[in-house]
Amino acid sequence: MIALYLILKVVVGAVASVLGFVRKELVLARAPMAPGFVPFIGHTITLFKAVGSYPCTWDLFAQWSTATAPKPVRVQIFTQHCVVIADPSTMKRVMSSNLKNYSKDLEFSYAPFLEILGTGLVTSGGDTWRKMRGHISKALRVEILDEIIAIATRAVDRLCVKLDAIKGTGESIDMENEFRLLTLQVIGEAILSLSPEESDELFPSLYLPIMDECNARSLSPWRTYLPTPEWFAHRKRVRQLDAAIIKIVRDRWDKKRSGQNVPDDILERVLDQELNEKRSEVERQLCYEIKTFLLAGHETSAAMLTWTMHELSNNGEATEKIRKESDKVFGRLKKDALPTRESLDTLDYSLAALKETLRLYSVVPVVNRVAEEDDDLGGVRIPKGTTVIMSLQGVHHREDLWPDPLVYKPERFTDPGFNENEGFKFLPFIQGPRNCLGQYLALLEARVVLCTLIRKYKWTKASAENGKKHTKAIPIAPANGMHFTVA
Ligand code: HEM
Repeated sequence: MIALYLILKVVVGAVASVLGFVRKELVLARAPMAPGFVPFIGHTITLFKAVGSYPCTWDLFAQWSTATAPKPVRVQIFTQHCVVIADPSTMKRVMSSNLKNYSKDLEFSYAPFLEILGTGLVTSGGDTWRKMRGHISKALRVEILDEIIAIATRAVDRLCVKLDAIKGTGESIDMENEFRLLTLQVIGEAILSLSPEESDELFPSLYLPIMDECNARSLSPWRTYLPTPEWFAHRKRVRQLDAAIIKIVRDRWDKKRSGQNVPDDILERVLDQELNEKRSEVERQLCYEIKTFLLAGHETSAAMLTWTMHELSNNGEATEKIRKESDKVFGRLKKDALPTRESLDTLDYSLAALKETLRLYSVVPVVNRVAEEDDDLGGVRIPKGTTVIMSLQGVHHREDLWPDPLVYKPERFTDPGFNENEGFKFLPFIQGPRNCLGQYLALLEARVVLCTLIRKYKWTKASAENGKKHTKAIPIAPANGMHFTVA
């Protein structure tokens, strides 16, 4: 009886899949098709070839979707129907005006990261997301941003000790790696009050290899199932990291409950709102949230800083403007005093330089969603179940929205007539209710770091490979590091 039930279930499931496939084919028939389509397997080969070459996958998505905008362009990966969009009007519909119709793409783009991110903010939906978004937004209110200035200053001062040691010697340093460590230390201290030594002990040995394996699994999904030595090592690291994070949350919970003094950090502010709930559930959820913050908050910020340093090393005029502007803020500080948030807000050109990096490099080049019901995007009917790939890079590189789109021009953002929040054309943090919760933190931290480094040192690129982009992972980082000498 059970066997019959199971067979029926498989047959019904298979028929439903075939009918769903045929329906998507029929509904999407009017959407323009991207080049390189092969019957049955769609664009799989074209996209597979693009991994590891130029133009890479994200470049193809940007080119294809810009060519058909405002209409979406149709792409098929194996049997998965996708459309790629690069138009502000369709972006607005997916990110904001019809947000409820678009859920996170957990089975495709986020799948290799789900064991780490679980029901954390980036990958959750519904009530869990609403509740935690409320709690975490509260925890990130302005006072914690003031703390970020102190935390980022300490982190960049430690980096300056390393730079002082090589200053004028001709020895080079890989700033991509340094920025990754720095942003991890900042986020580790901001969330959990970890010391730099604790961060360096926990993250480079556990967290970074875990993320490397997750990224490798996105391109080689079989790695998830094959019980290789790497598979066992990965599983062990995940367990160790979870245990370390849960211990931190548990200790903090116990201290708060027993009225002991606790540090004022993001964990503390979130826990304050959760103390009446069941401890085991809070521990589990916060473990996901902390790993989500580490992932969302460090590599993206590090990539932004890395590419900004690269562009500035080719642009003496922009570097000089940043130096002059930061002298006005940092040069007037008394010994050991910190800049205020208000004074950092006067660093318009430095902020523009960072934003222009986010536009030009689109460190998160695509963000995916799944249509829950049929919808119209740019005049094309999109059947439910379609993956909608939002090409942020496509929008950021559109000639009609950004003249000379491939030229680095921070001045775009300082033009008095320009409003980046208008018209869904500047989307590094996306827009709408699911926008990036850490954007102010990231830009504040980056201004402290960038201005300090530009004021203190003269940077010379030490490798012709500095500008070469990685084609395999998000966020977009250099392929072979970012090497400089300092004087
Ligand atoms: C330059 C730096 C950053 C960039 C470019 C960036 C970009 C993004 C993007 C594109 C998303 C949307 C992802 C999606 O919907 O699938 C996002 C979401 C998010 N980011 Fe960031 N991010 C940055 C820094 C940070 C930092 C520093 C933090 C934490 C301190 C952070 C925390 C988050 C969180 C929690 C979400 C999920 C929001 C939600 O779904 O409600 N990000 N970010």
